[in-house]
Amino acid sequence: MQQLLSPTIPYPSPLFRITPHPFPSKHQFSLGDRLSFYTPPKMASFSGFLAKAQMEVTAANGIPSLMDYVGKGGLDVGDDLLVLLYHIQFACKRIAALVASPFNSALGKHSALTTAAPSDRDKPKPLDIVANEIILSALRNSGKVSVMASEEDDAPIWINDDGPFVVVLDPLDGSRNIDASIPTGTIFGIYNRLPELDNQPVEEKALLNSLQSGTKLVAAGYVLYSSATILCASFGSGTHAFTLDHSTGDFILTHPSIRIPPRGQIYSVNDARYFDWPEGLRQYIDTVRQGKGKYPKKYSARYICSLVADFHRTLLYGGIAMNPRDHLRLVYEANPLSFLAEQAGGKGSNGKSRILSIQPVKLHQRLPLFLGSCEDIDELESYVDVQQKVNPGYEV
Ligand SMILES: O=P(O)(O)OC[C@H]1O[C@](O)(COP(=O)(O)O)[C@@H](O)[C@@H]1O
Repeated sequence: MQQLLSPTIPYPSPLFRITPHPFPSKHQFSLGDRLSFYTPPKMASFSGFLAKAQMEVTAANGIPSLMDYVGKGGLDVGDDLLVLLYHIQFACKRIAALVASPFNSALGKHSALTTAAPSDRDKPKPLDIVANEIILSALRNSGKVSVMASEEDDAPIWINDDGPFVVVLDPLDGSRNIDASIPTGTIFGIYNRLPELDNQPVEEKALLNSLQSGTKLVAAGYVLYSSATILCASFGSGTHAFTLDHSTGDFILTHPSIRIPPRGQIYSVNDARYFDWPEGLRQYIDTVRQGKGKYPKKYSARYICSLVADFHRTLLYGGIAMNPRDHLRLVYEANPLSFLAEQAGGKGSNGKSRILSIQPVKLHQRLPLFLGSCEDIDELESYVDVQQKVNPGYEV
């Protein structure tokens, strides 16, 4: 038992699997369905099976699951995107289990069961690296992805010439919070592969496909790993959130067609940076916290320092989630979250203009980010000088 629980067990080990079976391959999925993919039923067509499965699930509990909601009879995002989404949500369930596991790298380190120092070879990998590997494996298995660009990798990874989609992602944002079990999240954006680049060298087409403007996003989403695991996504027709039901393993529709309140009463920022802020931003925050802004109520501050969690709260309650310095990444964070904000009736801004209209020029490009309620973002932008230029590289 002692040996079984030792953190020297390499990642990912059988102990860390949340499912008793290996990751489903694209072949399994094309025959089966999320309801019973471990023992795939023999069905003539994917669509036929899915339609039948949808009827069963919906009749069983009256609440659609993620796959019901986006499949035929629902948003009908198309079979290719449906298969890709299936694999992404499966990967995120594995990440959710890892983040919550007593055997993850952070908690294991402090465990009383740590008797011997693990050798370098056996040392558990940081969870953001493990999360990256889990998602890469899921995207490969989907058969639907040509290139993956991840915040964790220096360059995009070319996966499959025929994959219709390009996926950009931050596999585990807020990972600095993990040691304290504070919420973290996965962020992803999905573009169509650009066929006009097909004959370019691999490195070039991988990069240019990944540098598409946010206006070209086909879908985007995040998964919040918190007291509940929530997958929130948009396919260009509203923003919808699904909560993981641990009893069935399904993401269940809990927040259809989210609308960000046009005005909130919460600002979310690391205000220890106050003295590095430009005058406009200081004035804005001073004004709203005193209740002297256009909305005559005193604002409250909430800052988790975990982008997905801060954004999720803003999506539901309104207000602004911001990071005014060049820190968050346009491709992996700002674009997908701005897409979700806009689809929910809110805004994503760099303090001067719309995020989605910025053409990325570098894969890891950073920028100031302001997300939230339309009226709050408009008011903030009216202070003009809100982008923090002083960026000394903070230690904490
Ligand atoms: O240090 P700051 O400026 O408060 O930044 C915090 C932000 O950085 C993040 O931790 C992301 O940083 P990384 O991309 O370096 O992981 C966000 O989750 C969080 O919102």
